[in-house]
Amino acid sequence: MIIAIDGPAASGKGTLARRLAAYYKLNHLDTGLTYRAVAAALLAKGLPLGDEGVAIDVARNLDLAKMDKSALAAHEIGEAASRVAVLGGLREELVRLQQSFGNKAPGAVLDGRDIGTVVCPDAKVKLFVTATSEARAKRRTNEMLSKGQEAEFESVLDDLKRRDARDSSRSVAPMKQADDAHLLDTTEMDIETAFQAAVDIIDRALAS
Ligand SMILES: Nc1ncnc2c1ncn2[C@@H]1O[C@H](COP(=O)(O)OP(=O)(O)OP(=O)(O)O)[C@@H](O)[C@H]1O
Ligand SMILES: Nc1ccn([C@@H]2O[C@H](COP(=O)(O)O)[C@@H](O)[C@H]2O)c(=O)n1
Repeated sequence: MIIAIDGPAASGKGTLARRLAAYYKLNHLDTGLTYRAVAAALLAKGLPLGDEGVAIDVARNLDLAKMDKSALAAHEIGEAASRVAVLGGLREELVRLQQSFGNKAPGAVLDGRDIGTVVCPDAKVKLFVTATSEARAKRRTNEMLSKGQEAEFESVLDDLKRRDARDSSRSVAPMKQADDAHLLDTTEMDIETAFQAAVDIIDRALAS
């Protein structure tokens, strides 16, 4: 079984995907990490983010099991990831990798921007998780402050808006809600309430 979760930056889709994977005993892949890993490699080599040849090379050698979430978590890497994510050839490589992860038993929860539309269009259940830009910026600011990083609400808000605009307007696989995805707006929900709402949606879909 595949559960597809998409949504804008800091909407809580990763938190939800991890918990749902544990609850339904499925594998989990945060596909954003694959774009972050490619961006981080380009930055480390001092290469332009538009260098598709090198980006594809990095993608071909990417070991999903070795992606280090905490090393890739930096705000700047998220921004760089969104800039490499416009490269069509790179996306083809990463989508292949993500699909083969999803095809392994017992199935998986994948979260990203194009899971329901491109990576797993036949997923059993699709969720599009969102929240207002302000709620998301507040969550991300608090997250950064709690890790001892500097964060200023207005600047985090501007960054999220810019990244969402780039992700939803690119010509290849733009972020969007799949026609058959369930919308889950978590603006007024805490993590536990959002998880219970997601389980309700999924259980109803599995029973139908
Ligand atoms: N419903 C919620 N209420 C309050 N805080 C939340 C909620 N869901 C997630 N969070 C917190 O918001 C922050 C962002 O969540 P998370 O990393 O899951 O988002 P994301 O959509 O995966 O982000 P990204 O696209 O940047 O990977 C985390 O600190 C998380 O603990
Ligand atoms: N399926 C996906 C996942 C991610 N991206 C791009 O990567 C950036 C970073 O993603 P995070 O989820 O870790 O924040 C994101 O802004 C997208 O540009 C993607 O295109 N498709």
